[in-house]
Amino acid sequence: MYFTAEQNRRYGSLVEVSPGILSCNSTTAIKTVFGSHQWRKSRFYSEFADFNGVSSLFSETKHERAQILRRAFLPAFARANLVAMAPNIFSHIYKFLAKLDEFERAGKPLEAYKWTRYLTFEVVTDVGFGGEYDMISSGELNHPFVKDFDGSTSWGLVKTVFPLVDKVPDWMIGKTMAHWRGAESRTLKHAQGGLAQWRYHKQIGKTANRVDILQRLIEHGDQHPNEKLSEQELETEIMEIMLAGGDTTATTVTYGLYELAKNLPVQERLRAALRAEICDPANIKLESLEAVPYLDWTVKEMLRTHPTLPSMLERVVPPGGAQVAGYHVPGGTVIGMSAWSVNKLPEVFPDPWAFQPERWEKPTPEMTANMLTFSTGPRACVGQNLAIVQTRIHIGTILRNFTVQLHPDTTPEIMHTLDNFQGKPVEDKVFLFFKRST
Ligand code: HEM
Repeated sequence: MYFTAEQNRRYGSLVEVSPGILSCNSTTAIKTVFGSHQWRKSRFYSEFADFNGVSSLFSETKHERAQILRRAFLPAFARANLVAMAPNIFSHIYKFLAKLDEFERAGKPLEAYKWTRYLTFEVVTDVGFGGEYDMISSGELNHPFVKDFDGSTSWGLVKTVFPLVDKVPDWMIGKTMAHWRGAESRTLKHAQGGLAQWRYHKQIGKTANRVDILQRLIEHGDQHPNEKLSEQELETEIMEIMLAGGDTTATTVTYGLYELAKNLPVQERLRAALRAEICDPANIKLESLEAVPYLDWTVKEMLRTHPTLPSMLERVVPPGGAQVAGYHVPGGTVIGMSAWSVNKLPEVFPDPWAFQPERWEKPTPEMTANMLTFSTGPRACVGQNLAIVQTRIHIGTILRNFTVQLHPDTTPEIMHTLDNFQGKPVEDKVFLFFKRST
C-alpha cells in the first residue's frame, strides 16, 4: 500500500503499478469501481482465498453466486441477531479484563496485539460457528490455532504470486512453504470440527437457541432449498469467517488502543463520556455503549486511520471499457483502490494523519461516501455491522474499566503497518500498560 500510495502521489490519481493493474485514488472513481456488480473482483481473490478449489463469498468472482451467498449471510448480521450475539461478546471481553488485572498485578505491560488476537479469535469462532476455544484464560501464548491460521494466510498470498504452486510437491517448495500449505489443511480441519459440532448439537436438540453465523446460514438453506450450501461450501464459509473476522478486528482494536494511549485528551474525554452513561462497569450492556456518541466517533476514527485491509481492493473493468478519473480504461484492466490512501485524502479528511474523533460529530457527505475501510457497493464487507458492534464493545468496556498507557518501546516504528493484504503492526510486540480505573 505504501508503494501504490506513493505512485499515486507522484504521478497522479490513476497509475499502472504492474502490467495490466492500475492504482487509483480519485474519489470520483469510487462509485464507478465499486458501485456496480459488473465490475467483478479480480482473480487475486480466488487465488488468495479459495480453499480446496471451493470459493467463499469473499473469494467468489461471479456476481450471481456472490448474491446468493450474501443473501444467506444477511440474517446473521441483522440488528436483532447482533443484539442476541452481544452477551457472547461481553463474556469474552470480561475474561480479557481479568487478564488485564493479572498483568497489572504483576506490574507488566500487555502484549496487546497477541492478546487482542486471542480475544477476537475467541469471539469470531464463538459467534461464527459456536466454537468453544479458550485462548484467553488458558494463556497459551502460541496457540496452534493462531499459528496455523498465520501459515494458512501466508499460503494464500503465495498462491496469488504463483497460482500453480498447489501442484508442486512439498520437497520442491521447501520446509517453510510446506508448513504453510499444511497449516491451510489444518485450519480446514478446525472448520470441519465446527461443522461436526453443529451436527452433534442438532442431534441432541441444542441448536434451537444458537445465534451464530453458521446457524443462520444453515437455516437460510432450510428455508430456501435452491440456495442451500453443500457441506464443503459450509466448511469454506467457516474458514472465511475466521479469515475475514478475526485479525481484522484484532488489528483495529490494537491500533485503537495505541491511539488512545498516544492521545490522552481523547482517552480522557472518552472515559468521561462512558462514566456519565455507565454506572456499573462490571455489567455493561450494548445499549449503554451505543448511547455514547463519543465512542461511536472514536471507533469510526480508529477504522479510518488504520484500515485493516489497506491493500488495493481490485476490480476488473467490464468489457467495453470505462471512464475512470478522467481516462478511458479498456475492458479487462484491473483497477485497485486502497482504503489506506483514500481514507487519508486531505481534501476529504483535513489533517488526515491526526487522530480526531471529533471530526465525526458532523461528518460531511464526502467523508461518509469516501471512507473505504469496509469497501462499498455490492461487495462491501458483509460483516461490517458485527465488526462495529464488536469494536464498540471491546473499546468501550476496556476504557470504562482501565486506563491505557504507552510502553516506551511502543514507538511509531513498531506500529508501522505491514501489508500482507490484511494489515498488522510490523512488530508483533506492541506493549501497553493497563491500570484499573473505576
Ligand atoms: C474491522 C473489521 C473488518 C474490516 C476492516 C473488514 C473489511 C472488509 C473489506 C474492505 C471487505 C471488501 C473487500 C473487497 O472489496 O475486496 C470485506 C469483505 C468481507 N468481509 Fe469484512 N471486514 C471486517 C470484519 C469482518 C467480519 C467480522 C466478518 C464476518 C465475520 C467479515 C466478513 C467479510 C466477508 C464475508 C466479506 C466478503 C463480502 C463479499 O465479497 O461480498 N468481515 N471486509
